[in-house]
Amino acid sequence: MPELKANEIEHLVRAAIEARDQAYAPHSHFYVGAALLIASGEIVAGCNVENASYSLSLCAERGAVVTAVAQGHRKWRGIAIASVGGVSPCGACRQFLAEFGLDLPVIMVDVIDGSRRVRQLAQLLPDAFDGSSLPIHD
Ligand SMILES: O=c1ccn([C@H]2C[C@H](O)[C@@H](CO)O2)c(=O)[nH]1
Ligand SMILES: [Zn+2]
Repeated sequence: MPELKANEIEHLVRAAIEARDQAYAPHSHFYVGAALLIASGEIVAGCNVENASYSLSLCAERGAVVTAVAQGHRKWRGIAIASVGGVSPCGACRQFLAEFGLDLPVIMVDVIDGSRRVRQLAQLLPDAFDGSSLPIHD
């Protein structure tokens, strides 16, 4: 797994916890923040944004990825996800993240006690579909 320094992890975890403060989750009341450590050292964050039409709700992880890409970033070295319980990313977010590389440290943070679990994205999404079988791909 690509190494993250202890201070980079702390920075990323703090950013995910802060991003969670912006979560818009009036339907589930489950608030999530996510933060990406961009290769350049910048941090780009996102939060979940729910909708009355429930299935349109967007997870924090995909929000962070969309924001990063819109800002011109396609390479990041880690993601932290902050929630009560330190939940794992959903399947849709695992696939969405996989588009940009499976060798990604995923840090799951429980905002209640500050505990963390770290997994590589490849562990969370074994045997991933990566688009290389598509007839036309980059
Ligand atoms: O890793 C996760 C898990 C859930 N959610 C959001 C989606 C929905 O708004 C709420 C409840 O599932 O939490 C995330 O943003 N990230
Ligand atoms: Zn998700």
